[in-house]
Amino acid sequence: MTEPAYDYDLFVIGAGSGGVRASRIAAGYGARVAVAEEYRVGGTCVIRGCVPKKLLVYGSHFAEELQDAASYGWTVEKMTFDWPTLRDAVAKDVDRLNAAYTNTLNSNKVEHFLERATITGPNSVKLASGREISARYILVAVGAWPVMPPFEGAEHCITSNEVFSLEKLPRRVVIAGAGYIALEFAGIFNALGSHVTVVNRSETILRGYDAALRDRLLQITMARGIEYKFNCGIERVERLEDGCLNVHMKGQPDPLGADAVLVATGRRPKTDGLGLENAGIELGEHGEIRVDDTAQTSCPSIFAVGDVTNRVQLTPIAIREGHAFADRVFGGKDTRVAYDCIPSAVFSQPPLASVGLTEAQAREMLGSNVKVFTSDFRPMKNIFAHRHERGLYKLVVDAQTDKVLGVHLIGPEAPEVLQAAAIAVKAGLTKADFDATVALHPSMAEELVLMR
Ligand SMILES: Cc1cc2nc3c(=O)[nH]c(=O)nc-3n(C[C@H](O)[C@H](O)[C@H](O)COP(=O)(O)OP(=O)(O)OC[C@H]3O[C@@H](n4cnc5c(N)ncnc54)[C@H](O)[C@@H]3O)c2cc1C
Ligand SMILES: NC(=O)c1ccc[n+]([C@@H]2O[C@H](COP(=O)([O-])OP(=O)(O)OC[C@H]3O[C@@H](n4cnc5c(N)ncnc54)[C@H](O)[C@@H]3O)[C@@H](O)[C@H]2O)c1
Repeated sequence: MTEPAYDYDLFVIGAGSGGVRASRIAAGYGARVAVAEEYRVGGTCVIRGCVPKKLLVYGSHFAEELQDAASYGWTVEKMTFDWPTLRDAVAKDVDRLNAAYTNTLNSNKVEHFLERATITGPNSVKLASGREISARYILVAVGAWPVMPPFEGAEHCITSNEVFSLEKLPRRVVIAGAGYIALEFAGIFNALGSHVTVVNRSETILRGYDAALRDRLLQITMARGIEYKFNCGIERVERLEDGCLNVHMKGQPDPLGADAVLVATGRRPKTDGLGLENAGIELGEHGEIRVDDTAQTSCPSIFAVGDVTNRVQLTPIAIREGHAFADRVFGGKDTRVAYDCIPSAVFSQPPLASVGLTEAQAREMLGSNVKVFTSDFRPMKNIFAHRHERGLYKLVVDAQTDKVLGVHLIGPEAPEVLQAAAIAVKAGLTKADFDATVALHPSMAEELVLMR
């Protein structure tokens, strides 16, 4: 397979979700593979994304569990929370996973260089140490990076990169943005006892999710004490002598006092300074690498997967794209990634989860040929704990074919319930199939088969 002129069959830039999967699968097909990683093997998801975030969600969720425990007969005395304990335990688990991912590379005979790589030509890269390497194919899997809008005092703010290593739990947190990261961390900090203000430039939270779920999340989180400032942007952040921050917002006379300002206004493909011009690689308007449906860039020997292509910024998609690339280029299989019916979840508190078309999307496509079924219910565990929060489940159905086009859930454990429902939507099952399925009682998931 190897043309002797090249040092490797495949050189991967970025050992994150997409890069590690592609390296491992390509090596399994007998390719000689090397990967460069400028920070830590594992990438965003493992090091400063999905995994540490989910552990913080678990950690903060005890506040609710402990509060509700009294209704179930438990007496919890002197309930206190220690941020450094949780922070350091999460960091330790990240170290464990970092080692596990490094082992995966080693055991699959993927050579790795812990340094930055840049592209110098269609078949060559240069490492930060100055070493030049040639490869028959190059895979760019460098991910994305938080966007920091250019306001005065931005240097006093943090992004999701820094939020996991805060020295102290901030008493007051201002969060800019109202997307995934903003609402997940709003939930975490609120549950841990911080006062949270979400500042968003529009009135829309979680664009792309079903409107009924978004409204429910707003209602519940406001009742839990999260404040929202809509149609409002940060103009300037100043650090006061006592270390506190003043957040000045456009059109608001008084600044907000804060101990931390988390900016979560999207992530941009990490293509700056990567040397893409040396191989004639075309970029899109957001700095993303343009690829075709085989992940090939405008340079035939260079491919790109994951967040750097800015298609769907989710770990399972980066993994699938990396796997499909290796299957096609080294395994002789024409594997393609299907982008329909991608399930997703926001680990807010409560979480929401969704697959397929929202009601608005379905109505835009099918006009009046859409049926919507909802279950607006109070989970049994909430009733017992005198917690007034309600769950909301919604099925969007094609009225002509009876196919379930979308499932949208908010409530405890919604992501766990949604994954199984996503199989049904992907398989094209009908509302009649849902109705014909016997309920699993007592559960929240049974609502899915009881909506009439
Ligand atoms: C806070 C947060 C929470 C998230 N939660 C979820 C979630 O719950 N579920 C979900 O599905 N997704 C989640 N995501 C998104 C998910 O992490 C990404 O979609 C996924 O990691 C993308 O994988 P990737 O391989 O494209 O890039 P990454 O995993 O980002 O890997 C890219 C790697 O390339 C390295 N690199 C960059 N440039 C170079 C270079 N020039 N040389 C060498 N190395 C380089 C980087 O250091 C990085 O390790 C979250 C993201 C964030 C930020
Ligand atoms: N649970 C998950 O699967 C999960 C969790 C976290 C992140 N992610 C992925 O990471 C990506 C990045 O997350 P994110 O929350 O940073 O982005 P996002 O796209 O979800 O949200 C960005 C938010 O910032 C606002 N915004 C954008 N530019 C702004 C500006 N200049 N000023 C003020 N507000 C601005 C937007 O209106 C939006 O509310 C997500 O799109 C998602 O794909 C996934």
